[in-house]
Amino acid sequence: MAAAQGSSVVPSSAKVDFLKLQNGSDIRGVAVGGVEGEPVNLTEPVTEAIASAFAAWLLNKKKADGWRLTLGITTAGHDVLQFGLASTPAMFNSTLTEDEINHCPVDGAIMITASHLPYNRNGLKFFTSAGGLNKADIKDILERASRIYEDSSHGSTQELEQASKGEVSNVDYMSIYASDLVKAVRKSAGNKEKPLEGLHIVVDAGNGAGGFFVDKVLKPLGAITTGSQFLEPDGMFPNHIPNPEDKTAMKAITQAVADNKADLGIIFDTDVDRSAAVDSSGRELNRNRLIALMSAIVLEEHPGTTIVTDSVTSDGLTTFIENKLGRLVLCSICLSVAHLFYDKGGKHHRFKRGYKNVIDEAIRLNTIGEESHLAMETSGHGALKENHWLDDGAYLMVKLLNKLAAARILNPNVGSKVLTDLVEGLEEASVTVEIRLKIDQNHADLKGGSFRDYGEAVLKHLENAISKDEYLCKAPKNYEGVRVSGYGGWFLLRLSLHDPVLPLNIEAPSKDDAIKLGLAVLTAVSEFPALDITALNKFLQQ
Ligand SMILES: O=P(O)(O)OC[C@H]1O[C@H](O)[C@H](O)[C@@H](O)[C@@H]1O
Repeated sequence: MAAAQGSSVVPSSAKVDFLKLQNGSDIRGVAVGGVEGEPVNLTEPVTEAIASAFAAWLLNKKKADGWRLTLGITTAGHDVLQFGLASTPAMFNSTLTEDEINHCPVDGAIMITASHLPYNRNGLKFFTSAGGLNKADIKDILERASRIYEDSSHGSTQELEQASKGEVSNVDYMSIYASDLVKAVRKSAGNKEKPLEGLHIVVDAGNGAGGFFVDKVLKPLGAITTGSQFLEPDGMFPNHIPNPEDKTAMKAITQAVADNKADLGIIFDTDVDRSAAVDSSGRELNRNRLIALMSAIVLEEHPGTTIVTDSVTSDGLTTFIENKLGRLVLCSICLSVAHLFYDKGGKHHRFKRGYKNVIDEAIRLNTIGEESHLAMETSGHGALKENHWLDDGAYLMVKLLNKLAAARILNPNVGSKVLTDLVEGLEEASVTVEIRLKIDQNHADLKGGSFRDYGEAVLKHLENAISKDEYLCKAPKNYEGVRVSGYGGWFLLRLSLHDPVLPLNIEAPSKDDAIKLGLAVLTAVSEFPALDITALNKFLQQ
């Protein structure tokens, strides 16, 4: 959230390697100095060049809060709507919203955010009505930005303001976006104005952009929100990292629910594309549990649909989706109540890590005739077909509020138990760990090759070792890394999406079983000296 401001540590004439700023399908860089070994590379002129490049890229496609970012676009001759503080999903939404008075839909949206990354880091995300950009688009924009940067005189803000050809208007887009969320909940409750009246919901925005949910969504729906915390944006994240996967963050919202005797807690990540909840008894509804809950809701609406998830989801989740979410139906031949039976639930398609991978896979399945309505990662990114496949943490929470609002029509005293009951029967492992094994890119054992090749070699070796182990069994269907079942649990070793790291996930019914799984990995990978196995050894010795 720290804006790329006052950060021209790199002289504007210096050569900038723009392609190094690419982080998959968005841009990440260092915007604030002061951290050892992390020189600023996302300066104001660099940001401005990227913004101009995005405008040029958009124009090329032509279907068509940083001030320097805006100038980058207006000097390229485009009009700019400044939304001020906004969430990532709202930015995408503005490319779809029909609102002539507020000049929407916009042709493209660009925002400054690096989600929950440390304060000195910042980034840029881009949207068109087709969704987030892909890797090739980002590369294209960065190459254009590099050329624009080299040709530009890097004028002062004042000079740029004078040269600017486009118009700038301020629009309170978050109010427009939030009013749609409010309408959705009211609709679920038979158009009742205040369907959450009397329900106490606390929000933890972690000093990110999610504070709007209190005043613009929950209060208009009648909810009591006292005890909500960390609603003021602060990129230094003074309270906790806004990340629903983070233990400290979940502890903070759980504590807030307990302290306020609230019915429900809601937590967002910094830019609100991820979320999680806590029920009134303090039970966390995040990771596999949140996917199970969303699957239960989506399968009620779309029986039999395919749920696409990332690769680190549990075996218990598969059983839950496929076997426990079936409906009680009549026999289609005799139509007799004497022949009631449960039909099969949904289909769990465990794909790769990475929210974009998961969403793109669900979209692909639909194009080849396999119906899918939910794509969700354990990180809390979740996207629904009905919401343009946008991963929107606020919309996920609205789906939970819809459920509560509908249940309260029948029983006005109903609380979050309605939600907890939906995940009843989800089997959960007692031990769940993620251990990240670093690859030393400068180690001689890489023999000048890439860390990816090295990681692949480790995985190949592990796969061979497993095939000789009678207690272990390779997952029949797997889309990344090596996933193995054994000792009542499973593990997955895979390459990180971005870093020179092999993350190892283990789930097991007991610590002993988890250790047996961990040892199987250790035995195979210790032949690779460039792989730092300290974290794994530490876990095994605990
Ligand atoms: O592969 P890893 O290093 O575990 O990172 C995986 C994560 O990368 C990014 O942060 C993506 O936005 C997430 O969707 C993904 O889960």
